Amino acid sequence: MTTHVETRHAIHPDHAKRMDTAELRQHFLTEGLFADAEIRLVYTHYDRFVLGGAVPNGADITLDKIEETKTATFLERREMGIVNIGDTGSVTAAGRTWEMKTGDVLYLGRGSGAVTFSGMGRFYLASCPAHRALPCRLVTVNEAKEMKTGAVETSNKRTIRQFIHPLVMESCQLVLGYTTLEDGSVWNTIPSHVHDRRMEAYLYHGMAPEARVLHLMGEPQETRHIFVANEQAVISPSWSIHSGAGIGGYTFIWAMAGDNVDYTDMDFVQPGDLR
Ligand SMILES: O=C[C@H](O)[C@@H](O)CC(=O)C(=O)O
Ligand SMILES: [Zn+2]
Repeated sequence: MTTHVETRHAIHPDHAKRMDTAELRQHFLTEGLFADAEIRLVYTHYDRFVLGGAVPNGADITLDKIEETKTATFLERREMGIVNIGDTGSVTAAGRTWEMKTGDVLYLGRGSGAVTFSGMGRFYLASCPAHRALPCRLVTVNEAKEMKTGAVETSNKRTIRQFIHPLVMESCQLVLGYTTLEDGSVWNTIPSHVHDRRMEAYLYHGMAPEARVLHLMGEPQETRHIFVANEQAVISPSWSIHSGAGIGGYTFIWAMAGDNVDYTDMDFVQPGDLR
């Protein structure tokens, strides 16, 4: 097995607005996170949030130590959320093994040690620094807090499922869940918002191979777009909106780290104020 880590530096909004398409993709889009028998991570300098993919493909693969953190184990001073977007698999850490079905989310607290991924799971990883050790917990789809929002008339009817969220369980910085669009609805996160206190990342999945999401980013009065394919993620700095419209159905995993874990801490931007 191999572990691959790529570093992404933090970008100032004045720099971002001068970028061309290739530069925007290079800094804010992550492609190829999921590869058989590999762990691929993107270490960002946005709140030191790390996102990645682990695909055991029937074997065992382990995330233990990476050079970037210069700690004895990756989770020595971090917490992590794991979402299984594949078939049933399992995760072993801190002397326990959790079976994870499609859509289940596992929270690993600080100091959980090496993490081994097994079975046919396709695991999306989101990790950030943690100031204390909190208990590990598997949150199944049924245990998540479900929120219906949007409307058919505005083409944004969707279900938001909150997993690592104060209403469900305690974490240090990490807030994570996923949102699924209803058939015929295309828009996520409309009205758009920013939250200067937190960064965010979106992993789009459940898409047809030829489908794309037109992801909108940038400061509200200086928007840009990125065409995103299945299982690609977009990193959203705190100054950026994060909304999108899909050609076909999709789900996206949202994960955030920063100064608070208040999901409702959003500064909304109405469509009429976007440029
Ligand atoms: O800060 C919160 C995040 O951007 C997402 O949870 C928004 C979202 O899933 C949606 O509106 O569809
Ligand atoms: Zn947000």
